[in-house]
Amino acid sequence: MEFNLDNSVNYHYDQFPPNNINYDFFIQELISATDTLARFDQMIKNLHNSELLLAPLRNQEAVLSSRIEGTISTIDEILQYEADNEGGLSENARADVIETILYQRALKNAQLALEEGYNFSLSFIKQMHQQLLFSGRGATKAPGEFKKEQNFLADRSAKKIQFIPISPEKLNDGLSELVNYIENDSSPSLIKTGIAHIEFEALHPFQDGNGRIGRMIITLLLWKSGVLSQPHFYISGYFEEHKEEYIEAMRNVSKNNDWNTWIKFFLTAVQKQATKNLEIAERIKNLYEEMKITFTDLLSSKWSVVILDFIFTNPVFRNNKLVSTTQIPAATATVVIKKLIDREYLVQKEAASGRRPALYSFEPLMKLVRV
Ligand SMILES: Nc1ncnc2c1ncn2[C@@H]1O[C@H](COP(=O)(O)OP(=O)(O)OP(=O)(O)O)[C@@H](O)[C@H]1O
Repeated sequence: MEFNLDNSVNYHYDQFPPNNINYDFFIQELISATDTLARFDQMIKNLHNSELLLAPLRNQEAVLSSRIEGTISTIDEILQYEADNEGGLSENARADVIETILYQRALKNAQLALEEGYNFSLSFIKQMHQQLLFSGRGATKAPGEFKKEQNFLADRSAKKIQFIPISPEKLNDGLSELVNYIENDSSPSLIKTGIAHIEFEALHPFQDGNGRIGRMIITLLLWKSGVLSQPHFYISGYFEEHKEEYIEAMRNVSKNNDWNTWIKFFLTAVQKQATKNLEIAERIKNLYEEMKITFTDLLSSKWSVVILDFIFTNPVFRNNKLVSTTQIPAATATVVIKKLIDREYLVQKEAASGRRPALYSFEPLMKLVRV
């Protein structure tokens, strides 16, 4: 296929790290982003069972970050897949669902590894990439390996090349510069993280998966630099909603050496998305407190909080998993599910068929997390 190079932009050779940063241009955004992120982080810190909140946010991130690249799946599909596969991989699911599941798992594994003390390095990034492209469409695109051939960002339908990342011959030097910048530059961490994201994207070190890995790195860098006390914060919702502005701001870095507009856009994204993350986390927390009282009254069972925690962690589930995970008697599970369906807290998504148990969805939580 012939591609047109007329409007293409080249990697900004010899312009990294930038030397024209103008703090006056985005100081207000820097203050707001710093403040909002700190409030979000404080809230996560105060939770006794943070995975209850973090799992839905991580699933949203996987869906939205993959959606930026045209991979379409829903939270319902992702949770149903998890309900049916328990950490395994199924050949039968849609390719887009598998790709999103791999994103969610690669991100979770990276977060756990860093929390356990692994070093954030280029080989760590390669391992994340290996997991992201472990199976399905990505498996043929050199998982875990840096590019050996020149790659391009193109509008395939218009047959136009839009951006030509750094050449494979210069990639090692470019990555060393980036690592050196991350480790030694003294700019505020939020600014550094924004600059590191665009630089990673402009290098486009892998054949495929660069957008997704680059967005995972944002969270990990904010955590590594101490801005976040846990590696959990998700930005892709804003990028997805403002996709044209996101791409245009990146393009202008290489085209016009305009780092300041990119930084302003990035800081606005952090501030807006931290506000949203905070709102969702607060709504989930309030729902949990409300349901604790409701479940205790409605179920009149010593198991009510165990059941509640199971349902919050697995808002789409088959009833055999409720029994096996919580160890409640099967007869109790049947009564509980009937009561929750009668009150419309649970919706049956699939009836039992043959040896396959029924599938349920906990709608009050699903309504909060669907994107
Ligand atoms: N002009 C640009 N300069 C730098 N990065 C860009 C530019 N335009 C787009 N990007 C980044 O490249 C990503 C898309 O890259 P590409 O279409 O090659 O996908 P990929 O490498 O297959 O990775 P993924 O599928 O995860 O995005 C965008 O999400 C954005 O982060």
